Amino acid sequence: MAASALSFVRNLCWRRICEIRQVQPVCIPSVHLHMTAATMQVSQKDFEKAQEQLKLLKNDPGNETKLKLYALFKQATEGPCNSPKPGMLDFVKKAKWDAWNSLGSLSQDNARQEYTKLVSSLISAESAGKKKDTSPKESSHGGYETLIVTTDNNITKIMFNRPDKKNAINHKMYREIISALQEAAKDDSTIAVVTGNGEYYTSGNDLNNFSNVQPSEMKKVAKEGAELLKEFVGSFIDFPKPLIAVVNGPAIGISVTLLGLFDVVYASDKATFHTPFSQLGQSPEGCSSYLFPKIMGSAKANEMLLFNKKLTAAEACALGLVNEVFPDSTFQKEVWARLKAYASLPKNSLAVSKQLLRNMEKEKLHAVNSQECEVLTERWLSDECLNALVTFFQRKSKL
Ligand SMILES: CCC/C=C/C(=O)SCCNC(=O)CCNC(=O)[C@H](O)C(C)(C)COP(=O)([O-])OP(=O)([O-])OC[C@H]1O[C@@H](n2cnc3c(N)ncnc32)[C@H](O)[C@@H]1OP(=O)([O-])[O-]
Repeated sequence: MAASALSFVRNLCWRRICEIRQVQPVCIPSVHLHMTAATMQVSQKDFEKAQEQLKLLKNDPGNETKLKLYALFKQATEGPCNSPKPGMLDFVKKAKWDAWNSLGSLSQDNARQEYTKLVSSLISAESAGKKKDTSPKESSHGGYETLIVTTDNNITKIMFNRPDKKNAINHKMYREIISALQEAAKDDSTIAVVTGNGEYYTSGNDLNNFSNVQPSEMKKVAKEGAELLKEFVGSFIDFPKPLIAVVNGPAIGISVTLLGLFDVVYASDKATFHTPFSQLGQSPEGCSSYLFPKIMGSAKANEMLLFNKKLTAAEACALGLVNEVFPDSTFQKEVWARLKAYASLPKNSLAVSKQLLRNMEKEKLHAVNSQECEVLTERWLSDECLNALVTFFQRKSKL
């Protein structure tokens, strides 16, 4: 009941509380009851000054502190609580009454002293906080070569950062994305966002991942590549918080197929969505062989995954792969304002809801991922795939 009373109190307006000078809490420890005369030097003037200072506080000190202030104020001005106990369902009044009553026989002098001390500590904490605010709010996660990872406003942003290579995903980036997701799963953020630095979201798998491999090594490299891919896609399947893609530009290959594993996808109108698997002698991954037909229906999924159809952002949105498309000129501003609002929602509620939605399909998704990786291992050893790669490197062919 105390907890629910406090949650009702949470809705009390802080200004109003200040106006009526309702203040403070609960356990004034016994030390206050044994104050010496020397410590009881708070004059009526100091007490009144504290009341004025309290009105200048900018930040809401929280319900517990407000109840403490309320109780001490009442004790200081009226003495011990003698009013009748409010009914159980009058949560706000009852929480205030409980706080005041908990002060027992604390003297009015001591209550004034405690009230003044508490206000002074709140003022000091606020001005210390203001000084701290001058340092950058955004915290940057070091140690990444191919990503920029930051946390700000309860959002962990994972940004592909190889703009001169159109953010192509090399082996290092695959591993770093896995680590960044693991870190984001455990950090204080409420949501995680994946986006690209520069003009591209990402051009997908770095085709150099397959170059410079001796023929005798091909099998081993294909097997290791598939293991890495399986772990990579698995980390998206298992990610426990809401995961949002902010598709700032063209997206190719695996960066498109993975979108089915995001909770929300926002795109600039400059974004395109291209999965040129058959052109590359390869096959779909990222659970797209299962999720794309579910998202957009088989006919449309077939055009994309079999016949390399490139979608505009508007087309991807109409098919349900993208939630919303924004004009490129306002994309960042609009999307980040929205994400900031999402990230202020209750963190645990979002996480359990996300997990509830994902858990229905998790086993199936891992099975699909395994199967797709198995097929790809074979594809990477095929002549069709090798010829496509040779063509890319010979003429730096463009899609
Ligand atoms: C593992 C699971 C299976 C995954 C499947 C997939 O993702 S399938 C999808 C696989 N993805 C593809 O098939 C896409 C292949 N890439 C392309 O078709 C084109 O590069 C483009 C259309 C992305 C951009 O054309 P543009 O004329 O605007 O720019 P530009 O070409 O001058 O590029 C600038 C530099 O970036 C380089 N680079 C870019 N992307 C890649 C890459 N993926 N790889 C390697 N390098 C890449 C490019 O070589 C160049 O390097 P340079 O010469 O400066 O040393």
